[in-house]
Amino acid sequence: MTEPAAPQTAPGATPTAAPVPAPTGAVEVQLHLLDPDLPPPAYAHPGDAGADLRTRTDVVIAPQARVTVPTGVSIALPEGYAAFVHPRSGLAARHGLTVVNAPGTVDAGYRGEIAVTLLNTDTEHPIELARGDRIAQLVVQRVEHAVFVEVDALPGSVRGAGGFGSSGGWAAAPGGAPG
Ligand SMILES: O=c1ccn([C@H]2C[C@H](O)[C@@H](COP(=O)(O)OP(=O)(O)OP(=O)(O)O)O2)c(=O)[nH]1
Repeated sequence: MTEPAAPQTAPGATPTAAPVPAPTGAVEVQLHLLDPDLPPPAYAHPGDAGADLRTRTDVVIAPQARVTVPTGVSIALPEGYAAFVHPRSGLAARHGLTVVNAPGTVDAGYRGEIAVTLLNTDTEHPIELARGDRIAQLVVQRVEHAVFVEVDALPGSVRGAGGFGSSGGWAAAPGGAPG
């Protein structure tokens, strides 16, 4: 039997700096901490778009497995806002850790615990996360609510129906657009 691959620890080291002050005009989001022993979501630097989310449980993610991880955080966003759960680039680049449904959408009306569905894209190494590690980031954004108006024909545009690599480059799929 071969030795199992050593787990990769993906530490989300707790920032030691003082909390980043909120800029003028920052939107207020009500926060309920389901685990008061964990720090609340926080921006690591002024100007950061995402506030870090932490896992409230220890978890080991096997190679190519996915796990839904609780964060201990629930929020009430104002109407007209949504929050998006994005991966952290360092964990993605170093360990292959990503968010399956990136970005996950947290609706303004959602009052449950925010969870993050993580995927270990590495084919060999498990990823070991400890309670309190920073696993993802939450981006709060204003969103429009659309009124969908059915029409018989859409107005023309330069792009037209071109997509899925239509402009060329190395990523152009040989099969072209689906459908
Ligand atoms: O990464 C995520 C994505 C979603 N959610 C929560 C908040 C969101 O408001 C709710 C529903 O998410 P979504 O609409 O993406 O899920 P669905 O599969 O369409 O379920 P539903 O039928 O409940 O809308 O789940 C999270 O906690 N984390």
